[in-house]
Amino acid sequence: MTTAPSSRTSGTSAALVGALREFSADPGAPRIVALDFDGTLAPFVDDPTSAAMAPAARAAVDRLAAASRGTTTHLGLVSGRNLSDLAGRAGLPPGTFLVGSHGAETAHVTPQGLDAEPLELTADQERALGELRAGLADAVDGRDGTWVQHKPSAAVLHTRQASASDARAAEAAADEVAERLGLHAMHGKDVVEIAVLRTSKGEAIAHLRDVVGRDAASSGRTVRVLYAGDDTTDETAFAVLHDGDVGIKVGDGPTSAGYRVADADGLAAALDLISADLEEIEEIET
Ligand SMILES: O=P(O)(O)OC[C@H]1O[C@H](O[C@H]2O[C@H](CO)[C@@H](O)[C@H](O)[C@H]2O)[C@H](O)[C@@H](O)[C@@H]1O
Repeated sequence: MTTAPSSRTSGTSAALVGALREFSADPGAPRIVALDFDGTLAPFVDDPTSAAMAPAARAAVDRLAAASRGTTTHLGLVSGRNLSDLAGRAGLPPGTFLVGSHGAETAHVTPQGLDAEPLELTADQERALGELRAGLADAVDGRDGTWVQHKPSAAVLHTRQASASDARAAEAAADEVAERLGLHAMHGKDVVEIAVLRTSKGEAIAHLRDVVGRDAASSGRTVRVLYAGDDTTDETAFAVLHDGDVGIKVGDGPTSAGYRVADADGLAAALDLISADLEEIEEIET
């Protein structure tokens, strides 16, 4: 167990340091460190195709991926981004779990590439997706700075670059489209995401816990989960955490997470504590 935190831990509360130490205390315990991407590891930018992890977050995630290799700790990214986008942007090694489209797409990174569960829409869902795209195209028509992002099972209204009044009007129009089609609208930071499949990050975390739990069944130990996220859609993941798990809200805003860090740098410091513990265990064992 690491006893001398580096200067990078200075923004990490004593309570969070304690929770992280407890989280990584048992060397053989199955664990998942599941992280949201945008707003958590990657600062927000106007163009989602330009988003990248903050340098400290990139270094911390790479260190954690290396420290987890061959251990009972599993790294996962859980994002609203579609799977192929997330996989390319994250660039993480074999062993990493990837969850895209808020849980509609899941994959495991293997040495041969992505082992993904195919996303298949029914004819009704395909039809709904077409109507959704048309409806959102109307919602952004004539509203500067608003635009629509297409995903395999969803469409997303973006308003980051719009005036407050255009953003409000486009969001209201998007909500009407969702209601007309009987779909659920998820309101995130300057986005309204409407999917033709009902999924959530909470369901995705429960699924990951089951997958890792099946592999660890013989150890008789409970799977512990650390989840970090910044947005309202991450609250569904915090809601499925149990005693012994760690929920970290990144940034401001109401949350049910037990802990909070200011930004991606703060999260990087927290992840470094876990990596340091895993590295120390490896040193003791070799
Ligand atoms: O679950 P996440 O990994 O947080 O993804 C949620 C959405 O992230 C992206 O949008 C957000 O980031 C953009 C780039 O910084 C920003 O322009 C936008 O305002 C943010 O809401 C992504 O484009 C969406 O598809 C994701 O659902």
